[in-house]
Amino acid sequence: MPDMTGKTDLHKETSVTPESSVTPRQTLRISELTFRWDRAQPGIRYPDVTLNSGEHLFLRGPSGSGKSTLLSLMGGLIVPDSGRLELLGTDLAGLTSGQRDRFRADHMGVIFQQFNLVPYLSTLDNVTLPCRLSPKRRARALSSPEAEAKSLLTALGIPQNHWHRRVTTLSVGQQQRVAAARALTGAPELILADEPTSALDSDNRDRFIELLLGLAAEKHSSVVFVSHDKSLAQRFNHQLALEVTP
Ligand SMILES: Nc1ncnc2c1ncn2[C@@H]1O[C@H](COP(=O)(O)OP(=O)(O)OP(=O)(O)O)[C@@H](O)[C@H]1O
Repeated sequence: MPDMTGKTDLHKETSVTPESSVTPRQTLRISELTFRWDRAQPGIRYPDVTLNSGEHLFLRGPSGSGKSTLLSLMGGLIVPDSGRLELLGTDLAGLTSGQRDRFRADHMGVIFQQFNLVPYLSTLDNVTLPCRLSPKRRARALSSPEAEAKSLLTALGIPQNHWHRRVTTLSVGQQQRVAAARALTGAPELILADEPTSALDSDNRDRFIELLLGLAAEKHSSVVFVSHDKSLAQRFNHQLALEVTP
């Protein structure tokens, strides 16, 4: 069982046994990270976190505690005021904004509340998009981006007669699974999921998380999953509980 207080549990993976000469590959490492949106507000100070390849992290905390801000920092959309955030050993703050865009396309899949699917594209074209934007993702896809997209859509239960339809004709729950397929395609090292289950009932939510974590494990992708719902925490290797800065 994970430690329900979160913070101590996050450090357990750093305790590699002395005999071990192999350090697991680190997907994410955060140390002494702070960020402030504007000078009138107190800064947000984040606990240190290390996430190894294939591990998943549940990120929770009350509204305004900085969960979405942390995902934006991980996604390289904003850069920290101080401290370090390394992804796959790269300090994102040391990259130009164009390099961060490329890094995101090559190494990250994102599932947001609004799914951010391209409304005028078909279901299949939405899922193959990351491989069209990133040669690295394309190289990691199964035999072809289309074959991988079909395999993921099948695993996620999207009927074949929906694959060539405009994605906006699918139900909300189906669009959410298409967003998950798109995030997983080309086996990115990190998947960022921001409240992706907020619109689902508890059965569909549980099934979605099971599928997401199962498919991520197959692809050795790490997952950072944000939710208000504490009851989901036990499914994840690690959890981080944020608090609102006074
Ligand atoms: N674009 C922005 N400009 C200015 N301040 C912002 C911006 N986004 C977030 N903030 C502020 O940063 C703090 C953390 O917000 P954030 O959205 O990261 O919290 P959250 O934990 O994701 O909240 P919620 O659960 O409500 O989505 C809040 O005080 C918020 O007002």
